[in-house]
Amino acid sequence: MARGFAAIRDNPLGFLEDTRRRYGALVAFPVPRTTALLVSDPADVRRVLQSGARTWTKATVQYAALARVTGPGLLAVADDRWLPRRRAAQPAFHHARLDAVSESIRSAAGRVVGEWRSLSADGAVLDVDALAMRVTLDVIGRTLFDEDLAEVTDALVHATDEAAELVVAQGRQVVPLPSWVPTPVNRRLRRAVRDLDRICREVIARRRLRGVGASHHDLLGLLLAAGLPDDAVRDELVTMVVAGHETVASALTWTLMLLAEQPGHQDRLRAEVRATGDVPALQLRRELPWTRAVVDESLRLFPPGWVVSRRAMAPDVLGDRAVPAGTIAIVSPWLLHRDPAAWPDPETFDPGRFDPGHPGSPVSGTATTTARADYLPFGLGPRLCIGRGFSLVELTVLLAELLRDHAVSLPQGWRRPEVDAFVTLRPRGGLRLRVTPCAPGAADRSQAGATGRPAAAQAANPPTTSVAR
Ligand code: HEM
Repeated sequence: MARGFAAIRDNPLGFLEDTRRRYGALVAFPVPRTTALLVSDPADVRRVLQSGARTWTKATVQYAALARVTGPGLLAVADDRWLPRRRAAQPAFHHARLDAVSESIRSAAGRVVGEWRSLSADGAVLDVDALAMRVTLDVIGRTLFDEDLAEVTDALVHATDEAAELVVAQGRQVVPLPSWVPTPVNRRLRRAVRDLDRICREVIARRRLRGVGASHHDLLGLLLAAGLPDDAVRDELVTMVVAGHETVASALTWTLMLLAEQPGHQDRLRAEVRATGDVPALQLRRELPWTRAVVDESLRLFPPGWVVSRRAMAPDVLGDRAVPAGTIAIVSPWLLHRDPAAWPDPETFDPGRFDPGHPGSPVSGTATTTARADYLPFGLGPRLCIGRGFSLVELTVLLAELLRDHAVSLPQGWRRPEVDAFVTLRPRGGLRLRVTPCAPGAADRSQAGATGRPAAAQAANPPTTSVAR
């Protein structure tokens, strides 16, 4: 058993893959006193996350640990406080707001591109993971708390990221000790949560002082205007940072790596972006279908939320197996997204799978990417990520802005970094790519895209039958 715990701690993705391969789509983990199932059959996944969502709740160790940082915020809450909180936060993520959000995203990307303008023609090798963390921090600060709070965003996000990592570190201890035991991790966690409380109290007090006026359409303003008490507003602010910062940064980092590994796909993206101006948020899939497909495919290979869990509050049936109340279900998007039964040649980065014209594409016909139980980067069912639309816009616009006039390529001696599965999926030791200026027109002239046709020709004739955002 101790060896089993060590394997989970040291290489959780490898452990999940090995378990799935050896024992099949519904496997019981040897956990004392609890039935814990690894659920990998799409029909069972749908039961747990969607049709049986009233039975399968978030009353799990994973979310209880998270709640030490976020309180009963939207992500961790496991009881009937969830629905009113979801309703209070929803307006901040409304489609109509996404255009304003795109502007903030363009400004954040513009700052990075501004720095890149001083690069020589050979470019430079940069840690794009650090860059992704920085640019997504900028975005979250601008969109959740408005610019007047920019200077506290840094402190808030730092304390939140630290607290979330400590929670995961604690969960990985072979013999977890209760939170009151003064281990170094518990002490650091308590300090990080105290910092969070203080920063949030200050932020909320400052905003109240200035008046919860109609001019503030950021999340903070909307939560205060919805009449939520300060404690609940604090929980949601921290939740949005936990859920919305590192996730997007992780996705951006891996996407840049995949595009550096596949220059043809990158050139096609650049040609598509250059053939359009600033695209309104709601038109992104139609106007930039390849760029959106790149995002979808990257989220398939590297889903930042690589595992989710639920607990059965009543007996249920999964497959042909009766499961007792109290059963824990572990669902791993990482596993589902790499299942060869659903995804032929699953390890290959092929955005064409998400081309709306591609047969069997998850975005063809009337299907959307939220309809499949074997593709769930944002979850499934009522607890689907509230930031899904926001993130897809953010990733698409960031890629478009960053790669319009710059290329990423593999530095000499390149080896893919190990994937650390922690809060999200992160490259161990960072991810260093060469960033090079790329004169407008160069890619269009010299490069062939993924299908072998010149990139500009592909961009000029994009697939047009898209339905999903
Ligand atoms: C690429 C980026 C993102 C990924 C991959 C992602 C992934 C997920 C997943 C898998 C869930 C479901 C968890 C479960 O069912 O147990 C979730 C829920 C959630 N996400 Fe995201 N997320 C992303 C970005 C964001 C952003 C930008 C925000 C907000 C600013 C956000 C806020 C939330 C919240 C509040 C929930 C809980 C929703 C509820 O239960 O009602 N996420 N996310």
